[in-house]
Amino acid sequence: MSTPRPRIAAIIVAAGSGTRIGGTIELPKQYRAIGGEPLLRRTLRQFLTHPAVSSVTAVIHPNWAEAYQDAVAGLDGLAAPTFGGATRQDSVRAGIEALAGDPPDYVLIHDAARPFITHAVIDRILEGFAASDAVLVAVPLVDTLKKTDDARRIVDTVSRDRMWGAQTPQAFRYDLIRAAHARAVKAGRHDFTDDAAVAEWAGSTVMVVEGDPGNTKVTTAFDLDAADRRVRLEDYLRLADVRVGTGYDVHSFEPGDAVVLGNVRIPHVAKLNGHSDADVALHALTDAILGALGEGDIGSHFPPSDPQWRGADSAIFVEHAVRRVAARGGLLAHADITLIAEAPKIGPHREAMRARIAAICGITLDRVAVKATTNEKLGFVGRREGIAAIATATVRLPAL
Ligand SMILES: Nc1ccn([C@@H]2O[C@H](COP(=O)(O)OP(=O)(O)OP(=O)(O)O)[C@@H](O)[C@H]2O)c(=O)n1
Ligand SMILES: C[C@](O)(CO)[C@H](O)COP(=O)(O)O
Repeated sequence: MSTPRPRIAAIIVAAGSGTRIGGTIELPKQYRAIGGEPLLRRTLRQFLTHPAVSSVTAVIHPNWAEAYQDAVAGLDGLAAPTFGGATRQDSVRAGIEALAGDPPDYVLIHDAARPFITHAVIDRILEGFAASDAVLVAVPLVDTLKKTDDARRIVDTVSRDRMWGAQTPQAFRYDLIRAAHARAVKAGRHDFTDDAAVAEWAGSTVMVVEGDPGNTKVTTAFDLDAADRRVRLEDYLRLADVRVGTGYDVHSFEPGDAVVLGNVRIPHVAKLNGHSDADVALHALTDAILGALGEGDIGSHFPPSDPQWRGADSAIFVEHAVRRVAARGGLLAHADITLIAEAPKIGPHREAMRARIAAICGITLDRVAVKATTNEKLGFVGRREGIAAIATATVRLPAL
């Protein structure tokens, strides 16, 4: 019989208020965006996607419960959050106690403010359990260390030999760290800045495994800005396979009183004839996105013979194409649609269309263009027999 795999819980402490970031705290740093995504969400995802981690619990401040729900919307597998305390030490303890009803074998305690934690570092911690019940990641100090008096006069140069900068995760056998935190509180000790120190104080031997200089903590406004730029640059370099797709669609008029273009209903003297809502703009865009992916066209994904698409809101076609982009690990960078119509006038509805398309695609408004032209009374469009649309979509996919 094989031994069961140890149950490893992750506690992500996110109950701080981020005072060192400076300015007025409209939103604590863990809920601020880096690379367009809340910092905390990124941190949590690193643990949620690690195959050895069996549960992930965030410790939050009750004042920011709503921000937390927004930040984690759609993340699968998270345990219910628990409320933290006045200090990091109190928050960690709250997280540990929240697991007491169904105790894990080991616990990884991590700062929400360290969003660059990698699976490789988590793996090194887990390997460390073979040698010790208490493991922390740390990086060897590279700068010369100076100690000063209160007037900032150097009083000592401290050898950096065997000196380490402690990071998180800090990982322990669950019962060991639970008992150590409980003892610390009982002894009136509330001054520990990390959990290794709590375990050391309680008499445990804590082992260091090599951390990652990139596993930095976002503490100051400079750090937050640097983290944002780092994520954006990483995404930019990762998504270096840039594709441009085109799409074209046309629908004829039939008796009616409104057309749907760019997901906006526009009163008109006729409607567009089609199996779905006949939104030529969104159909052309769907084809442009699928074209960039090299994944067929709207008809191959949504056969017109299928009755379920009769009268359908064409937003679902675009959403499907955007999901295909996400499934390939990429993003939609830009969508540009030209409507070719003698009437109705598109100008008054352009901004509404851009807003709808941006929302449907999950991209910002500045990444969506809607343009229009008449066909100078030439051809079927010129004879007001229908409306045509041309779309271009730029898609970025992982290069490797
Ligand atoms: N009462 C507290 C204080 C801190 N933390 C968490 O502990 C981690 C490390 O703390 P730090 O970077 O110092 O965060 P803040 O306390 O929020 O920042 P500051 O010290 O600048 O106020 C952060 O993820 C923070 O949210 C916590 O859960 N509960
Ligand atoms: C735990 C820690 O990340 C180790 O470096 C750090 O001590 C937490 O930050 P704080 O500023 O001490 O709360």
